[in-house]
Amino acid sequence: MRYRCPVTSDREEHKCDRCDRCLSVMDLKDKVAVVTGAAQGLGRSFVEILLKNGSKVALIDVNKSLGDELKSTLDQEYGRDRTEFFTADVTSEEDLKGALEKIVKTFGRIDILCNNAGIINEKHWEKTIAVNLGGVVRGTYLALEHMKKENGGNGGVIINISSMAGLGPLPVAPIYTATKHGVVGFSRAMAAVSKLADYGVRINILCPWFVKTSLLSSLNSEDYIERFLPLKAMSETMIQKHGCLEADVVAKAFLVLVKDESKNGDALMIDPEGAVFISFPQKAKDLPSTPVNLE
Ligand SMILES: NC(=O)C1=CN([C@@H]2O[C@H](COP(=O)(O)OP(=O)(O)OC[C@H]3O[C@@H](n4cnc5c(N)ncnc54)[C@H](O)[C@@H]3O)[C@@H](O)[C@H]2O)C=CC1
Ligand SMILES: CC/C=C\CC(=O)/C=C/C=C\C=C\C=C\[C@@H](O)[C@@H](O)C/C=C\CCC(=O)O
Repeated sequence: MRYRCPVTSDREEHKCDRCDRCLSVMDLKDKVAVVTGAAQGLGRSFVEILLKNGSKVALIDVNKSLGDELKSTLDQEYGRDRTEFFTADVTSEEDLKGALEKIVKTFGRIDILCNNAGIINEKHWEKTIAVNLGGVVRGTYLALEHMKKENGGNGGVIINISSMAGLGPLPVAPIYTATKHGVVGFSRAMAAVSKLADYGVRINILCPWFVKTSLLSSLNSEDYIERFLPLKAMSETMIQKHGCLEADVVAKAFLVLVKDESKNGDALMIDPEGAVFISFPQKAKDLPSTPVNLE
């Protein structure tokens, strides 16, 4: 049954600020958000939906020219004071620490972080681990120092971008799959830490199906997929069969994870059929299982 507000009888999202739903929705107006890998693709869509909802957004990307170009486009639409672009590589502690410090100096605080930067490179697999998993760990640890209540921060929310390949294997990219499973495990554990230590920061995970961005072109190149290139037809069949998401649709799912204050340690999966929260059992022992006789 669809939700109906007991105060206003509204069926859609609204702002009575009196019903349970409004009281547990984060108001994004004047919040300060940080997005990594923000210059294009999904990162850009996350930046735009945050701006449309009233936040100020700090864009981080290793690609300076694309970042500068996006910053001037956004200046025209939203005004110069709503965004700032910082060049940084998420694999560099010095870069990312420096960028976050500059962001706090510029905007005064951090309320929202989206660890989005990611690559596919099965040939240089150490780099894939460093960006996709190392970058998420680094971003989370560094941002928590500014966000957690015990350090004088205001709390907030961190969204780590995984993939449906973080929930089940994508054979064309085993290392990519491993990093995305790592993002899910790390984020769930850190969400539990945050709750136990009362950081005031929610940590959630977004797991999209294939999305139309430049990342997808890596699938066609031996430079990136290397020994798994013969398996690329499998991914192409998956895309032909189910379709490919648009980035702005994924951004709507991202927004749910940002705003819903009841979500912490939750993973939202989105594919062409829609978005669903994944149910993980509380304990590993509650996973579906088959007994094995060791005698
Ligand atoms: N496109 C897809 O089908 C899906 C993508 N994802 C994930 O979404 C995230 C974004 O991917 P897309 O937008 O598709 O990719 P994209 O290639 O369009 O954009 C990625 C951005 O990240 C930046 N970046 C890469 N390495 C970086 C680094 N070391 N430091 C800072 N910035 C860096 C790039 O310069 C680029 O601007 C990734 O984590 C990806 O794994 C998840 C599921 C599906
Ligand atoms: C190489 C990566 C390209 C793009 C980035 C990305 O993260 C894309 C992920 C897209 C989908 C991943 C789906 C993974 C699903 C697993 O659960 C598989 O085990 C499912 C297996 C077969 C599905 C066959 C079908 O549905 O047709």
